[in-house]
Amino acid sequence: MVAKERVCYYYDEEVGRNYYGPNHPMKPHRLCMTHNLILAYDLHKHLQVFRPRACTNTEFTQFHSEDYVDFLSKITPDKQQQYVLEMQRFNLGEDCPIFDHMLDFCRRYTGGSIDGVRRLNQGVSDIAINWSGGLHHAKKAEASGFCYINDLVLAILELLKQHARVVYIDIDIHHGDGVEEAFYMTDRVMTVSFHKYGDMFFPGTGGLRDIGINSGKYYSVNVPLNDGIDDKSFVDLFKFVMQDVMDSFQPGAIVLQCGADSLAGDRIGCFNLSLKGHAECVSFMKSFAKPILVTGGGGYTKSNVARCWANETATLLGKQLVEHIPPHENYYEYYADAGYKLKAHAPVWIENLNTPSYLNQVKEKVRQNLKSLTF
Ligand SMILES: CN1CC(C(=O)N[C@@H](CCCCCC(O)(O)c2ccon2)c2nc(-c3ccccc3F)c[nH]2)C1
Ligand SMILES: [Ca+2]
Ligand SMILES: [Zn+2]
Repeated sequence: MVAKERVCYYYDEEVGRNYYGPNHPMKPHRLCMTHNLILAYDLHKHLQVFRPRACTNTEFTQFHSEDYVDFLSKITPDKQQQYVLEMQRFNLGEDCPIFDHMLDFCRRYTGGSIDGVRRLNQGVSDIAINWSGGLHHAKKAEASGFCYINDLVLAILELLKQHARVVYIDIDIHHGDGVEEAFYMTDRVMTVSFHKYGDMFFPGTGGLRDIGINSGKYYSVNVPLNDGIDDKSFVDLFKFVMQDVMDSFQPGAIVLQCGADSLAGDRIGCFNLSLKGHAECVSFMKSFAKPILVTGGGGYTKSNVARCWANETATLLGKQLVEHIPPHENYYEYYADAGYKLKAHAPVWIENLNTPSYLNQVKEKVRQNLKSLTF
């Protein structure tokens, strides 16, 4: 009998009080909903649950610039008018607003990812889950795309103390530009992002020809996609690419960003994935039986985000959830939209603009690039 994986899980009771502001799509309350669904399905009994530590500025500056971290530490909503220049310099404002307790929010979501990989490095956990993390757009000295501190870069730097090679995988509908940029010139981290590309879709980077530079050439993999990709096309492509990546790069550890905005029915996404397809990617990466950090990311239809990440928590535990969501005190009514069912609700159907010939072209190009790997 193969021993069950030891799974640690980070959740901060106060995370839901963070509010990006009226009509901003990012709603940290989705994390409370995820946690309550995990409780409703009794999954916490199989997890080692931790409150994430508030990490320090010194930890932030292992990647971010001191100027940027200092500014994040002193800015508050009522002081914004006095710092118009810095707000622009650090790209703070509409997409990345300053809100109350923002820095504590950053300390906690980053602390969860760093402490998770520390447990993996110590060999006391096999799988670390931090749904509040995965903020992949944050740059060294700049906020971007709702992200302030890049917990993923900091977690990967921590894993590199223990492993020669780490693979980063990103199934958020947006390109994982912040993580790719941080490791674009090194052969010690392979970054793989699957994302919508074209039509000026944010952030606009991550083309098929963006493969890394200098020592990092061929160590960045980009899989640019069109609207409406469905489970069959995505999972088939994901397994093809990831099998090649794992065979040729042979990493010691994995970081998987599970942005849920690639699900059908997302408020700002345009793919057609179901819970099943999204979870199939998580299950596939689990099957390599390497130390793995799994994080959240985007996801803007709250009830579907909670369904997705509760379901993937079960997947990582090797468990299957029953279709009917167990009635529970908090937020149960949020799932009325699909008859209190686990199956996500997708109001509109988007045509799959990824033709078989396009997908084969992408597969061939990725395979060709990986053949050039030498390490
Ligand atoms: C000058 N600006 C650049 C332009 C832009 O289109 N930004 C993207 C940002 C999308 C960020 C996606 C974040 C993420 O899902 O990848 C994520 C979040 C955490 O981890 N990953 C965006 N902003 C919005 C938005 C912002 C405020 C209010 C309403 C909106 F729809 C939607 N999409 C506007
Ligand atoms: Ca992505
Ligand atoms: Zn996203």
